[in-house]
Amino acid sequence: MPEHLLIAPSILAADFARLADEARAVEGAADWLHVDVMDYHFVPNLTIGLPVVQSLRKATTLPFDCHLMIDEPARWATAYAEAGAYNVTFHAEAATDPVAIAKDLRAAGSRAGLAIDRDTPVEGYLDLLQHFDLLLVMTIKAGFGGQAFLPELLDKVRTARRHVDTGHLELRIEVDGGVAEDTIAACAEAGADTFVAGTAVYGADDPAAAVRKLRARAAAATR
Ligand SMILES: O=C(CO)[C@H](O)[C@H](O)COP(=O)(O)O
Ligand SMILES: [Fe+2]
Repeated sequence: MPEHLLIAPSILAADFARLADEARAVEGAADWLHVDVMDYHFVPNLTIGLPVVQSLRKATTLPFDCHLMIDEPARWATAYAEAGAYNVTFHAEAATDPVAIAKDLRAAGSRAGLAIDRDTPVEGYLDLLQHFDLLLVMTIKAGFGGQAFLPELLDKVRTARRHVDTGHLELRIEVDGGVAEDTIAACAEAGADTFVAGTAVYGADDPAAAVRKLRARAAAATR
């Protein structure tokens, strides 16, 4: 288990008219800024794309954790790396050759993440994880923020954690969807080390304080 637990607030729950301010509101408290890119095809929702990511990159010091919920990730993913994303995660369900995309992402200067949606078993992807820096396990159905956390999906985190630890892989295991003060401990106990939280951070009066509370809960659960 990596020693450092990372908290990545999702700007999906932020005020899109004030994205730069919303990003800066969690600087110093958060580790990464989670940027949800949705294309209205892979998921039935539409958010932001490359031009907004390029502009926002100049507005904050936080590393970007881009979560691409898009069709044809092979066509678009490296552009997010070139825009300065620290990590670019794409969905296994949308990719025909995930390992090739991971190699392209690393060559373009970012880390590579593989995401699996609610209905996708993890077992078929375990052997690919050696080519990735991060596995994102959705803890909801991808597409919308503010949904209820699905605890049964943590079995995938447990399976991935066993695989990572026995294989001594350097891979972060990230959970995304419904992560909040009352659910983050279960995620950490299951073996997640990286936590995306949208509503729990940007729905709070003080987003930075909310990040600190989440981190404390996750740390307490892994002690
Ligand atoms: O990828 C996502 C949705 O597909 C978001 O990152 C996720 O929904 C975070 O929002 P919340 O914490 O409100 O569930
Ligand atoms: Fe996300």
